[in-house]
Amino acid sequence: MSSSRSSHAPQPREQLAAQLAESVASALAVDLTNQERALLVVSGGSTPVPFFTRLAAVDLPWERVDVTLADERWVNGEHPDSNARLVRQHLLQGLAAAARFHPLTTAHGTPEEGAAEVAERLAGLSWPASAVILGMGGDGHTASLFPDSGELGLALSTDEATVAVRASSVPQPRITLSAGWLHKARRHMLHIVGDDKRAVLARAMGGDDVRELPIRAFLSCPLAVYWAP
Ligand SMILES: O=C1O[C@H](COP(=O)(O)O)[C@@H](O)[C@H](O)[C@H]1O
Repeated sequence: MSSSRSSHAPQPREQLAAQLAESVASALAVDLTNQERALLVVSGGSTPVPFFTRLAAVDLPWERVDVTLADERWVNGEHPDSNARLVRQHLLQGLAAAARFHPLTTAHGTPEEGAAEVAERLAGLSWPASAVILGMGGDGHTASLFPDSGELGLALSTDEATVAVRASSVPQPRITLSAGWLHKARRHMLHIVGDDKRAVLARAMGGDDVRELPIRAFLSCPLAVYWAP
């Protein structure tokens, strides 16, 4: 009896995605009562897919919503590693297809060449964002603020919107929103799953060296943590 009940129970990661989608949708709805357009900044990687699917199904005035990314791999928009591709496939669907998406890449060959054009694009959006949804890697990186990147110090300190990033831990060059611009939001949420990431977050909360675990740059935003096993 109890086993058949549990087989119908929502999976924790699905439940988490639904709760995050509900919070983000309500943030957008509230902000859209006070302003013409609202901005949502999302992360890529594997974790956000169920969140995107849930959010895409919410009835909102999506035509007044701008969506951009916290970071991107410098690859074309059809590449399997493209965060823009992920957003197009899973978030900009159904009702949410009416949202306006602002990718972080250009036709330039490198992020160093394209970063200024992307920064100009971002400057035209409605900051502060309604919400910035961060992810986190097992090394404590968030967006593309990597502990092993030579550009980490710049990304943590610059007033510019974007920084071109290279890190030996990842295959492609990247572009990231700087920490300063990621801070320009009314709400910050961290979406992570699994015991490994819980342990990394616990370690981050126990110290203050941002260069060791860059997620520390956002721990006092305040940051709402959405975690499931
Ligand atoms: O490289 C990245 O990784 C993090 C986390 O990714 P996940 O696959 O473990 O969910 C992500 O937040 C970041 O945006 C992405 O570019």
